Amino acid sequence: MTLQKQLEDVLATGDKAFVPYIMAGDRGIETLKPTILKLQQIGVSAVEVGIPFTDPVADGPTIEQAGERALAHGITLRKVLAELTSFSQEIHIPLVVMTYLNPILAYGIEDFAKDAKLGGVQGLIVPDMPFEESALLHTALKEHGIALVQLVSLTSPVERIKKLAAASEGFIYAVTVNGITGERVSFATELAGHFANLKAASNIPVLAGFGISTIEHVKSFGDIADGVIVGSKIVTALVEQDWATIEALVQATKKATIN
Ligand SMILES: O=P(O)(O)OC[C@@H](O)[C@@H](O)c1c[nH]c2ccccc12
Repeated sequence: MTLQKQLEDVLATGDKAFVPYIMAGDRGIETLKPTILKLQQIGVSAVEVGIPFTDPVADGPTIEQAGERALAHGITLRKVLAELTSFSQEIHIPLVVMTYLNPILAYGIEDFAKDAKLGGVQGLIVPDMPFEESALLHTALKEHGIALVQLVSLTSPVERIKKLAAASEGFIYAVTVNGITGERVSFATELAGHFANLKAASNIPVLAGFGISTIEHVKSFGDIADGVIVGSKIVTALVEQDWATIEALVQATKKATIN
């Protein structure tokens, strides 16, 4: 089943989607399997699996430091895909890999797409790949049924928003702030109109991400989006093994208002 369809099935139950971001191999590659299995068990809709990178330009300190820890554990894209493949039979939720472009190019686009598929990967986010260049990856991804998710920023002009929304696969990643990843206290007040434009420009799910870190945040984005992506807050909670915080966010998101 495709990433889009699996998310739509979640939404069809009346729940909103909750997608945690994890840094693969933060605390070692052997923690990847138990982490994903436990997230699946507590009812997340998909998992965004981050690959550590030496120059993570879109990331704030929490994810940057998680990446440094993972790199110190020797984590590479190849190791992550091999590890995912070893337990892919046990995973029933979609996995979306988030990596910068360079590790994919070093791996080889064809080989990457093939191995990602073997690992159960259904979607890909590449924040430093210009939209105009996405054809570079698209052919190989398409062949292996992997959706290429587009990020839409708040500052994109309307015409560009329309173009990105129409081209995005799986879901639209609606970035909620200007700047880098990391927990925020509050958001701009005029976001509802932006999300309404995105919904109008496409018929795939629209997920909000960047800065989302509290119960109040997930509830308010549940009002205007199809779900949320939570990174930095989850990365910190996983380091502390604070599963209560993660479960509370998942539950609050699911119950968020349906438009
Ligand atoms: O950490 P935050 O603010 O909750 O944001 C989500 C985010 O971490 C995750 O989706 C992500 C991590 N690194 C990225 C780089 C670009 C886009 C998205 C990401």
